Amino acid sequence: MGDSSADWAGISWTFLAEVRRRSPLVQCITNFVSMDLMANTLLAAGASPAMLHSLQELPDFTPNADALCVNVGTLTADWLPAMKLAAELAVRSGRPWVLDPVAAGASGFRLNACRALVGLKPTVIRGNGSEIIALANASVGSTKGVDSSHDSKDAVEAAKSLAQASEAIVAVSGAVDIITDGKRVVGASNGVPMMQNITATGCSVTALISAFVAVDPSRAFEATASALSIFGIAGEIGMEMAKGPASLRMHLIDSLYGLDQAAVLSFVKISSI
Ligand SMILES: Nc1ncnc2c1ncn2[C@@H]1O[C@H](COP(=O)(O)OP(=O)(O)OP(=O)(O)O)[C@@H](O)[C@H]1O
Ligand SMILES: Cc1ncsc1CCO
Ligand SMILES: [Mg+2]
Repeated sequence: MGDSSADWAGISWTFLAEVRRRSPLVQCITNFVSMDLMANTLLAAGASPAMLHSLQELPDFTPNADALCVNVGTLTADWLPAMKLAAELAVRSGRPWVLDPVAAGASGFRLNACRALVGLKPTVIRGNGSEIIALANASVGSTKGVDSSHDSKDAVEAAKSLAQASEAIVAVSGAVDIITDGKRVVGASNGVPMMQNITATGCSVTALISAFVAVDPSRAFEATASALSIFGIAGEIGMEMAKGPASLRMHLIDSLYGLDQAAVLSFVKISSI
């Protein structure tokens, strides 16, 4: 069970304020689709993104990053060694790293790659319902490419068992974002449905989780729930000005950049499940 007495609004604001104050360096090894939105999301939140993935420069760079985000969206065999080495370097340097197992159930190649990455001790795993179910059950098939064919609430048990097996915090995005450490489960119900019509919003919230975890790795559960809620609030405020997905993309980034304490304290919706 989650902690129903937690001051989630205060916790979420503290994480955002710390990211703005410390501007953590977040290394992203991510897909070609998401690079722009992910980097701009991190900048709007006050973090410092770097999209570096060359195997040759990881030993110099990764140990100095405050967090690492690995996303397998446009995976090919030649990218996998860099993802694995970066994860190993992050762990060896005591830095948190976050895995986004995009379309984990789309093919055996992708599922095996994601399972190998899970074995390298991510701090947090964030996926949609179908991705978390595919990873937890080690099964290929039950997915619609990078989109989910499951409600996030269908993935609660899969998320708990994946969290227990991997010792990572597991988050499932959707209408209600589910966050679990294998025992506690909380739901974050901020956000608007049109966020699903913008490609790479999921990838970008995974990067935001990385920035939040960077400023307090010992509270990865709280950081993950807070990042999902804050990103959802930016979507809610952005939606008031948006005419469709393209303008929501712009207004979401502007709203994240401009979020103030009063809005965060009144809009955060995180509770025990
Ligand atoms: N029905 C919904 N209502 C409100 N917010 C939603 C809804 N569905 C998704 N979201 C929000 O949209 C963001 C992206 O979540 P989604 O589950 O679509 O990720 P994803 O499938 O991994 O996306 P992508 O692969 O395009 O990056 C999250 O912040 C999530 O909370
Ligand atoms: C559309 C798409 N295809 C591979 S990765 C990606 C971005 C959303 O996950
Ligand atoms: Mg995704």
